[in-house]
Amino acid sequence: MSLISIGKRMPAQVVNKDLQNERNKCTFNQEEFTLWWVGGEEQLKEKRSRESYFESQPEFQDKVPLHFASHQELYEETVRKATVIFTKVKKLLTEQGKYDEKKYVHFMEALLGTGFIKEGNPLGIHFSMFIPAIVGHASPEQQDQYLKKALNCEIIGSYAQTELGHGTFLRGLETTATFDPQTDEFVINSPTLTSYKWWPGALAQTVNHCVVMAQLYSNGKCYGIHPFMVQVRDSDTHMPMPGIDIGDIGDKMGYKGVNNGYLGLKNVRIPRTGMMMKNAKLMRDGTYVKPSSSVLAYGTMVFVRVIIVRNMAQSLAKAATIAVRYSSVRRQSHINPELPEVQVIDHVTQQAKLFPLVAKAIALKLTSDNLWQMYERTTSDLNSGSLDRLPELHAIACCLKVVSTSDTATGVEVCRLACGGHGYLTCANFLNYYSLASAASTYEGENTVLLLQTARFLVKMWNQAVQGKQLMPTVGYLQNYVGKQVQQFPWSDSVPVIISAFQAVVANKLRIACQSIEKRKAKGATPEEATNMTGLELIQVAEVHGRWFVLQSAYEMFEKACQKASAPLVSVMQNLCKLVVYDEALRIRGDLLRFTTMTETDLVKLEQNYEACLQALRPNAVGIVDAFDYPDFVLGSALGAYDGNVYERLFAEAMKSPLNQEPVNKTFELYLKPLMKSRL
Ligand SMILES: CCCCCCCCCCCCCCCCCCCCCC(=O)SCCNC(=O)CCNC(=O)[C@H](O)C(C)(C)COP(=O)(O)OP(=O)(O)OC[C@H]1O[C@@H](n2cnc3c(N)ncnc32)[C@H](O)[C@@H]1OP(=O)(O)O
Ligand SMILES: Cc1cc2nc3c(=O)[nH]c(=O)nc-3n(C[C@H](O)[C@H](O)[C@H](O)COP(=O)(O)OP(=O)(O)OC[C@H]3O[C@@H](n4cnc5c(N)ncnc54)[C@H](O)[C@@H]3O)c2cc1C
Repeated sequence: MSLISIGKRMPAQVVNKDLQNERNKCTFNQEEFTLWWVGGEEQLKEKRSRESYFESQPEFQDKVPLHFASHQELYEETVRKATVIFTKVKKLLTEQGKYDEKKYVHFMEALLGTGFIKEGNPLGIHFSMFIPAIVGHASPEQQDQYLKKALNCEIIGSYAQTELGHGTFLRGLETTATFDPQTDEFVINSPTLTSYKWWPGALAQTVNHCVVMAQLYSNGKCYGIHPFMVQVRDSDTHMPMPGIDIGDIGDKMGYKGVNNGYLGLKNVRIPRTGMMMKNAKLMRDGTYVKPSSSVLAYGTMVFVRVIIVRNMAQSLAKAATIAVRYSSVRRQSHINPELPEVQVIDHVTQQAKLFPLVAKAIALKLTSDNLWQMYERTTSDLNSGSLDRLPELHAIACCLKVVSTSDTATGVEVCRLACGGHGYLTCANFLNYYSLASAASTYEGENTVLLLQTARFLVKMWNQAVQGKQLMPTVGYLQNYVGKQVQQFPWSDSVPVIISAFQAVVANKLRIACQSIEKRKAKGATPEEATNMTGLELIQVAEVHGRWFVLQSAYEMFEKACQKASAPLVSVMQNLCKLVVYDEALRIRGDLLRFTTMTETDLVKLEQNYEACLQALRPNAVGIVDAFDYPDFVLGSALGAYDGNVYERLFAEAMKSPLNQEPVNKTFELYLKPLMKSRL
């Protein structure tokens, strides 16, 4: 099959000349790149036909952009669109007969990850947390009861964990579920204002069910937080159920379609079997049966942290696509005064803003593939009763969630800045990408808190290494650094050596952090106090460990891809890999000077190599972002459209402003005229 034939969309309008020139310069076969990026011919065909379908649906066309809508109108419109999407696909999900995680995740990526609803999908939480919570926490009988109904949206749910008073410290949650042996029921209560659930997505007006995390009490004893299935609204009328106080928490910086809500429960009774009993159980007489590990109650969060990494890679790739295309169309200033003004992408500083982000987006996507494989292996182990790899998965998922969300949030902002003033317009669509990434830096575990979780694991692993114990694969490298003194790692500018230098930085900083903890304990601090005082060192260690994992994953995956790719594509891939590695290395240059034999001369060489990568990528920049294959309606940006007709599109967007629909606004008569006519 000819590569170009897989349902590729062609632009309807004339393409901007500069953008067309960029495409003519591209040295590699874009379709070959796209096939690699999306995972194969079948995936590409399916993706393009799905996108064409949704693009052609009149139900998806906004007459007036939603950013002009009120809070309520926006919610109502996003619910309408979400139901269009899921009515189309719910048959697919239930047809499988049984839940198949691979297919399910693929479906999620296709329909939630793509961002068909730019402002956030009010049914997103149902698919990304409620259903995974059923899979992770419900017994087989409970899965029979809820899973199929949830998959085909007969019931719609949220995941209600965070409260007004506590989001991070889960042991501090106050909602109670007290077992009543007389009636074989749990009585669920929000005893204080701070115990009100606050934030759960879609909770406000969208869902009728909820997995509620609450402190389990039986026979007067508290057993910690557990998940309970609670019906919050009537299935026919959607009125709140008795004892349920529920509503919207108000407008937010972004995710405006997601309908985040509050929930108070007053003596709400659910059957004992409403407790999700795959892991812990409560018997008829109130006896509590412990799970094999108490952290299994946190399982849904691990799953979501894993998929966030993929979601961030896609968001960054979209933002970079917009900024790279715009930078090729925008002309500003002369480099040679004799020649016309240059495309802004020819300013090296502009290349340094954008090209590393293109490479980073790809590296994050490759990392998410790797992480997903780890997740699958660990869940399969868990299903056969082994918890051995769970701490490792938890630790790596935490720091990767942090690196991916923080780099995407800052990366999108860099893309906005790279588009000058026009980048600040809502129709450029950076606001949506930024607010999604910024929200993800907080939700599913606040980023600093998650780095401390990774650090906790690393400290534990360091101590095990010191004792000569075997370490888990992602931290196996620590074993090479056990010893009393800081070790200078032998620097060279080859990519694999630089990646290993990251290990040296982690190991040496970890050694110093562990020593700091010990010194503080020796001075009388408790272990918790000493750890808190060492917090700054610990979060740095955890972040570099995450960055090492990204580089290692990207390197291995690029190497693998290069074995099959054509020569021109191999050259592009090698350059992208080098760029992301050099960029990350320059970011931690201080640590490299401290913990490796890198000299001033080596550093200058590294900077030169980095600049050479920018130069090498220049002719292919547009080719690469085109090959990400995001259709215009998915990018949703006047600056990033395939045809590059930026100025026409900006004008057309401005014409949609409600303020431009009448020649004179009423404020003239009401306020301006009186001001102008008033005499002192
Ligand atoms: C190829 C395909 C690839 C895939 C592609 C797929 C693409 C699909 C794309 C689709 C697009 C959709 C995008 C997504 C949209 C999502 C929307 C979501 C919206 C947001 C939802 C939310 O926002 S929902 C609430 C989340 N709220 C938190 O996130 C609370 C944080 N707070 C804690 O998580 C705990 O509170 C905290 C701090 C740990 C302390 O907990 P604590 O005090 O109990 O624990 P300690 O620190 O004492 O730790 C005690 C021991 O537990 C260990 N441990 C702790 N956690 C563990 C765990 N999870 N697993 C294992 N082990 C764990 C630890 O490592 C210790 O182990 P050890 O003792 O051995 O050292
Ligand atoms: C858009 C969005 C959607 C959400 N959706 C959901 C949902 O569907 N379901 C749900 O249950 N929740 C949801 N949440 C809530 C979210 O999970 C929490 O807000 C998040 O876990 C952070 O907790 P917090 O708000 O308590 O922050 P806090 O813990 O109060 O954080 C405040 C500051 O304190 C610091 N801090 C706190 N503890 C420590 C510590 N131990 N060590 C060092 N520093 C610390 C943090 O680093 C941060 O700087 C959502 C939040 C957002 C923004």
